[in-house]
Amino acid sequence: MIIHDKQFELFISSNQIQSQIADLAERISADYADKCPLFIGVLNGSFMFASDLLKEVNIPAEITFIKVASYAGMQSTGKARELLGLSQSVKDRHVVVVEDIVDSGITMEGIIHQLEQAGVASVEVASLLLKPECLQREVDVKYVGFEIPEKFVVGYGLDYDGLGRNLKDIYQLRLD
Ligand SMILES: O=P(O)(O)OC[C@H]1O[C@H](OP(=O)(O)OP(=O)(O)O)[C@H](O)[C@@H]1O
Ligand code: HPA
Repeated sequence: MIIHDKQFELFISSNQIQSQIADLAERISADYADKCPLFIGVLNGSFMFASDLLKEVNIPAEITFIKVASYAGMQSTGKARELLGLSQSVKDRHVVVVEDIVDSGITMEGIIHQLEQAGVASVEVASLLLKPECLQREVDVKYVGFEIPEKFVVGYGLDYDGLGRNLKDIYQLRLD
């Protein structure tokens, strides 16, 4: 499949994604059974994962979304980014940050730092994808769907310059 100028190939199917999400939701539901967690999805990329994950979470829970400034093309800008749109209080809440991908970890480090400053009772991360080889920050991702290699991916919320978010499978950049 071609997106903009690049060739991508199927990497993780929709069925694999949904099965992994069911497992994550079961673990999270058990861990937070008596905590009424606040899930915070990070827009735009997490919209599909947050939606499918929360449908499988079977305990009382709240969901809200935040945005951080954007990441153009295929490279991280390397700067910690501002957290926008957190309208409700997170003080004393058990928060689960929901992300499509933790790559360098710079975005997540910034988000966790700002939530801790705001007085959360606890914060953990649920990320569908994690690129362990790319981590430049010490970020503990408790709930990981798939650990993947360094290659750029699109689909299921993830974009390449704005395109590909609506794909229900995940595709990997073809290097040839
Ligand atoms: O670990 P990092 O290297 O910081 O990269 C991860 C971040 O990059 C992507 O977001 P992006 O800024 O592209 O915005 P988007 O969610 O709107 O696509 C992704 O959704 C994460 O938020
Ligand atoms: N694909 C899309 N967006 C991203 C990626 C990726 O591999 N890493 C960080 N943001």
